[in-house]
Amino acid sequence: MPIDVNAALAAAPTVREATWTERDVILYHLGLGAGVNSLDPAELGWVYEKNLRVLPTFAMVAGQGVSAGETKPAGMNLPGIDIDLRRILHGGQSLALHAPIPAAGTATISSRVADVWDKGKAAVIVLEQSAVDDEGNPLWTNSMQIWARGEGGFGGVAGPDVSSAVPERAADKVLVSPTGPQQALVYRLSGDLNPLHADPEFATTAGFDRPILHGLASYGIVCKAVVDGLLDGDPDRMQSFSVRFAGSLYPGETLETAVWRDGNRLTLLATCPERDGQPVLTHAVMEVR
Ligand SMILES: CCCCCCC[C@@H](O)CC(=O)SCCNC(=O)CCNC(=O)[C@H](O)C(C)(C)COP(=O)(O)OP(=O)(O)OC[C@H]1O[C@@H](n2cnc3c(N)ncnc32)[C@H](O)[C@@H]1OP(=O)(O)O
Repeated sequence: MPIDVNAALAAAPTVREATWTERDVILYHLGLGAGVNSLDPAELGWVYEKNLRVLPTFAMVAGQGVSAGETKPAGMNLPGIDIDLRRILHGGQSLALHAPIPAAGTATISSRVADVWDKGKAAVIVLEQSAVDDEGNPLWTNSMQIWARGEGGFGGVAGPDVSSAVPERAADKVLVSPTGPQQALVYRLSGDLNPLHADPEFATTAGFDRPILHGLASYGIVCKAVVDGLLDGDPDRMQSFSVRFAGSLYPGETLETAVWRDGNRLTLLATCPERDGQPVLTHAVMEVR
């Protein structure tokens, strides 16, 4: 059986040591499209060692980049889980920051399957991770929701019913983030070498017209747009960010993010204007300070 729910839930956490340098951070930001306006000093702060800032969403790739030695696609190598990469999509993501991420550093990251939801036509595997620094101080915690097509129907719970509602009033701000046709090819060097994002033949067999952008690239692009556009360029003002990946984005398309502000809570909706405003990120909430 591709998912043995009991084995997945009973397994001990897997632990890995993550090390990253300023180059990993810069490459990650370039993969999100940073630096296009390289004469703008604020933009340079994402892509140049001097006064380098670190987007909090870097947490999702810390220690995984090609410079860390990754040469093969990350598979679903989780205890009790054996699924072909063609059947999985990134379904949702949340991240909470407990301390600023340094431009170079190390962390110990523990991962475990916290839940498996049964959506009938699919299973959603909930993978929780937590990172601590060398003194054991918490750095971040995150939860990935992995959509596994054809793996549902095992009689499990459906998971929480989460509202995707956005306020009825007009958005307080709309942020526009164009992507380039090469975007996924750069982003993948930060560690997710899934061929779905590079190989046209693989993408076709997975049911897409062509390679799609990584969900975590859209996640980082929207995070950067909010930090640049609403948080004075200060990444440490983001406390948490959760989204559902509701639709795929093709490299070269635009992310248009509507933002509603309610105190320190931002509600976001990212859509693709080239495809009649089709949703890309829904259920999106960012807590800021
Ligand atoms: C360890 C390493 C792991 C690495 C993993 C990641 C590797 C990456 O390289 C992969 C990627 O980056 S893929 C790119 C990003 N993701 C995507 O493009 C997916 C976009 N989303 C979709 O296509 C659909 O929403 C889709 C297909 C997800 C769902 O659409 P539908 O089939 O139409 O389902 P729908 O009718 O909308 O919903 C059915 C029930 O499921 C619930 N649901 C939907 N999305 C969910 C999600 N993300 N999380 C939890 N629940 C979700 C719905 O609420 C509904 O539930 P219920 O029946 O209980 O009401």
